[in-house]
Amino acid sequence: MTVDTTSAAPVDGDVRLAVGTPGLLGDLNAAGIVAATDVHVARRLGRLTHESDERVLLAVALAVRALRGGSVCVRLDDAAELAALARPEDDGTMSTDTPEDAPDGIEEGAPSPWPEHHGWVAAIEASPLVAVGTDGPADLPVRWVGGRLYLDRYWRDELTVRRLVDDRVRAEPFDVPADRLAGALARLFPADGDTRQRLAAEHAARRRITVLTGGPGTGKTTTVARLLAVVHDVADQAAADARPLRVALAAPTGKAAARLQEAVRDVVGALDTDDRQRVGEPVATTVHRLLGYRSATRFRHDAGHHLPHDVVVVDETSMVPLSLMARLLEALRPDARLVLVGDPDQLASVEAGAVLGDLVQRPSIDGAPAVDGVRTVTAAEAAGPVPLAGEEPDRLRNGVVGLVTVHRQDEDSAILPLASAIRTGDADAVLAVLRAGTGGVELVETDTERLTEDDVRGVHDDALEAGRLLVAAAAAGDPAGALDALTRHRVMVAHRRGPVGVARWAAQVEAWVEEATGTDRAGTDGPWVVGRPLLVTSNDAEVGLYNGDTGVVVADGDGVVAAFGDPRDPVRVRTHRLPPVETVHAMTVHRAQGSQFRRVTLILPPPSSPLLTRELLYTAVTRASEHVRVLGTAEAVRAAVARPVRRASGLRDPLPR
Ligand SMILES: Nc1ncnc2c1ncn2[C@@H]1O[C@H](COP(=O)(O)OP(=O)(O)OP(=O)(O)O)[C@@H](O)[C@H]1O
Repeated sequence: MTVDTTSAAPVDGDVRLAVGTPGLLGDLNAAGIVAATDVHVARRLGRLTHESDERVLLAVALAVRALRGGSVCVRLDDAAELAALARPEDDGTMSTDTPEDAPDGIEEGAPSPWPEHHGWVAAIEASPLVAVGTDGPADLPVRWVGGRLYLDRYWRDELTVRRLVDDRVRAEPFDVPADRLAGALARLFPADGDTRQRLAAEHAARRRITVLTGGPGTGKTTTVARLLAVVHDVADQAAADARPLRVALAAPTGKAAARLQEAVRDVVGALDTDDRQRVGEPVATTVHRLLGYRSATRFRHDAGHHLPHDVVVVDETSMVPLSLMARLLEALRPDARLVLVGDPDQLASVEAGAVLGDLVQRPSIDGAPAVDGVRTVTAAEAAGPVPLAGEEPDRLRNGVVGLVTVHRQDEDSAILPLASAIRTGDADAVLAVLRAGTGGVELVETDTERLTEDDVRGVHDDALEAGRLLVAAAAAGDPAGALDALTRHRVMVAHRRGPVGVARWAAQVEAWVEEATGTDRAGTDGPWVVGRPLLVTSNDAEVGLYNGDTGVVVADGDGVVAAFGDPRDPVRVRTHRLPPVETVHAMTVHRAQGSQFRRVTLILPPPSSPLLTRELLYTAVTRASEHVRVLGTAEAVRAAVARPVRRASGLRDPLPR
């Protein structure tokens, strides 16, 4: 085995070293390929089950490592995945400034560090640590199915999601009055509108799961609001006790829930009186709050205590990890309608899983009723301006409807063309749109990651303008104005730490704003300086604030109060009641998911950063409603576009027999 242990690899005394670990695991730990924690978990499980085969323990350590990268399992039958695993992991620190310093654990062309494949698989299959196949014993810590190795908890969550989604797909369609449905669809989705939007509404009215996907501006929220009117119309009529439908709207973060509620209410407010009254004023909440959060793994609503709702709509589903999706599906009444909405091209959840992307990619599920079992679009409509094509009919059987027509009326904006070029992986087109510098898109092209004063002038000016407005509104005791100012400009980065990380950029923007406004957090004003932008970093159900919520400290009489939520209806919280918060002058793109800002500056890391992916660039760019500035090298832009995220999971494939 040839392993380069010189670069990102741990050195003696480093906590990343599993001290005293000999052999294969020790070598790969020293090379930075598996972390000390991975080795410790593998060894502990080995001791519990009397397994000492290094090859099995290595596979377990890789399954633990895979979770950190967002994979649900590790695929040992996939050469590309094994090649990727042979590189040392980046933990988000990105301690290197230049691509030349970037880690590469295995020398180019060196032999594989992995055990011989057949022997490796045989050792795993014979191991007392491993349950083999879908029928293997239920009480072992690790599961081997179809070339994939899972920690048991993730295997069970994946199986739960698969089973409950399949049950919903296969269930008999609801028996809704056909005339009523046709009337509602014609009224809310007129014939010259969008075929797929109508299809999604019809599907949601008749089936127990609908997966509604699309990029920005394709009308997902509009469709949700209007499909609620359709479902209310047909289901209230069909209900024997004529009880109004109970509808829940939810999103993974408080911010996304607030946006969903606002957008749905705007669309509903413009409907006819009858439809408006049927839908009422829906309230959106976080998925955690909907389920009744008790601890990371326990919720008030579960398989034994279902949610009361007839319809549950989840927005920004790309951010929902596998485990939360499993808990949500368990908590739903089997006869409820579930509508999952999102953009599978965005970054997936921080925790393991890429459920939305997996559901979209799954082949047709056995036993799913044929699409023409549902009264879908007429043949003429299907052949209309944008006919259903390719894999769409098959996906529709699984409940997936993808919106493709961009309806947002902003022809001068280059943001959506840029997003579309990123999504299709066309790096030349991405650079051409960025370099054209028109339509609210700008590239500050640098030669290296070391930025000059000229390079940062634009971000400095934007940050200052937003900061001044923020501080002025906060000082005037105007929570609405301050929350609105918070959405004017945001610096986004890929990494949490290091020279291109959040901490450094947050401090930089804070220093600019303090200098310009005379505020001083480090000085006499204490932590609750007026105008300080806040990011909540843990859930607090009692106060009603959740991880990812953003707010601002505003003047309130002689004291201060923290304001959160919708600028039109701010929530005020006394500072002593706040859960842990950070100052949020800059954030990771992951954190920014589910939010929109008028202006966005994305600071790119070096091209070698493993966090620099197509989804990261796409997500950052689509957070901007008016202007996006990308700051970095052309090479980094190309690297991002060329690197779609691969997250291992079994959900995309049929269950092996
Ligand atoms: N069928 C349609 N015909 C005409 N305009 C439409 C249609 N559907 C949506 N729109 C308009 O397109 C714009 C974008 O719609 P909407 O906000 O619902 O999209 P979205 O997919 O939810 O976007 P985002 O994810 O960026 O929030 C809105 O102005 C909406 O009124």
